[in-house]
Amino acid sequence: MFLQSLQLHDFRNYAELALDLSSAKTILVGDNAQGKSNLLEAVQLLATGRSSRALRDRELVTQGKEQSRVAARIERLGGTVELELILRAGKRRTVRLGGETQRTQAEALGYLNCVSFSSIDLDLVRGAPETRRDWLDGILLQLEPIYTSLLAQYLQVLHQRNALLRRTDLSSEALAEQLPLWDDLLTRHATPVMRRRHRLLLRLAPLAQHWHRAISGGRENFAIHYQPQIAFEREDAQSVQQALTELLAQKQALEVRRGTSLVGPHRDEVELTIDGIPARQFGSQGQQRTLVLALKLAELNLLEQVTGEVPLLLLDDVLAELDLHRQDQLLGAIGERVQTIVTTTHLGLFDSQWLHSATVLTIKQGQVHPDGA
Ligand SMILES: Nc1ncnc2c1ncn2[C@@H]1O[C@H](COP(=O)(O)OP(=O)(O)OP(=O)(O)O)[C@@H](O)[C@H]1O
Repeated sequence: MFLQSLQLHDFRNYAELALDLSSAKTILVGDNAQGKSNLLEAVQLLATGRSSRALRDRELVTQGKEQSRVAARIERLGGTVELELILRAGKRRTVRLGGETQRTQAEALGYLNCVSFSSIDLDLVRGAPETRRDWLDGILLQLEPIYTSLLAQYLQVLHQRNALLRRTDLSSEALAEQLPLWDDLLTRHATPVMRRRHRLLLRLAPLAQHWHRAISGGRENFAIHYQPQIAFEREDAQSVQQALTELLAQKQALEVRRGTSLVGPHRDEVELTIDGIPARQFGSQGQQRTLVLALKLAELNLLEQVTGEVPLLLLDDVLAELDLHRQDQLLGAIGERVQTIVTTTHLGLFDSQWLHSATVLTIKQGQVHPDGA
C-alpha cells in the first residue's frame, strides 16, 4: 500500500495543501507548532476515522471556518483508491470513496492502513487501562471496519444504562423491573467487542514477543494477556454472554449504589508483564520503551498479515525518545518496504543513510516546502 497524495483544506492550521508523496520515506522537519503532527493526524483520521488528539471535529476544522476537507489517493494491490472526508464543526461527517458518498463512515475504513507511533504512545505501558483499550480498538477498526459500529452500539447501550442507574426519581421496584432488559442489551453488545479484543491479543502476542526478544537481546520474558473481568475459558458468544450476565447479577447492588455500570468491556485491561512482573508499575523507563516499540512493530506485522498490504508507518517526533539501539531496531524493521512519514524538529537525529534515502520537507506555519526552501 502506498499513500500517493494528501490534500487538506481548512484542516487545523492548513488552509490549502496538495502534497504528493513519491518516496518511501518522508521526513517532515519544522519548529514546534508548525503543523507536523496535524498532517499525520489527517492521515490517521482517514485510516481509523479517529484522531488520538481531538475528541470533536470542531477542533479539527480551522478556527473560524465551517468545514474541512481531508482527501487522499492510495495505491493498493487491487488498484488506486480515492478517499475523502468532509468534517463539519458540530455536524455529521461526509465520507466519499471514489467520489461516491458512503452511507456510513465504516464503509470507507480499511482502505488506508497505518500504524502511528508518537510520544503519547509511550503511555501505552504506564498509562491508564483506557489507553490500552483505545490502542486495541484503533487496530480492530482497521482490521474489521464493522468493529466501528459494534463498539458504537455497545457505548450507546452503556450510556443509556448508566443514565437509568443514575435516575433518582425511580423507586427501587421500578428500577428492578427495567434493569433486566438493559442487562440483556449490555451483555449482548459487550460480547462481540470482547471476543474481538481477545482474538486480536492472541494474534498480537507472539509477534510482540518476537520483537521484544529482538530488542532486549532475549534477556527478558515478555507476556501480554487480555484481562477482562470474566474468565475467558470458553470464548463462544453464548459462554461469554452467560459469564457477563452472572457477573452483572453479583454486582447489581453495587451498581445501583454507585449509579454506574461496573461490568463490560469499558472495564477491560490488557496485562503486560516482564518476567511475570507487571510492566506498568515495575518496568523501568527503558523496559517500558522497549515494550511499546515491540507492540508497535507487532501491530505493523499483524496489519500486514491480515490485509496483505504493508501499512503506512507514522512516526511523530518519537525517534528522539528512543536510544540508538532502539532507533536501529526500528529503522531496521522499517527497511525499504514500509512507507514511513516521520516528523522531527532536528534532522541531526537521523541516521545519515536514512537521511539520504528520504525526501525531506520543511513545515512552516501550515505550509510545506521542499528541503532548504
Ligand atoms: N483548528 C485549528 N485551527 C487553526 N489552527 C490550529 C487548529 N488546531 C491547531 N492549530 C494550530 O496548529 C499548530 C500546531 O500544530 P502541530 O500540533 O502539528 O505542531 P507540530 O508542528 O507537530 O509541533 P510540535 O513539534 O510542537 O508537536 C498550532 O499553531 C495551533 O495553533
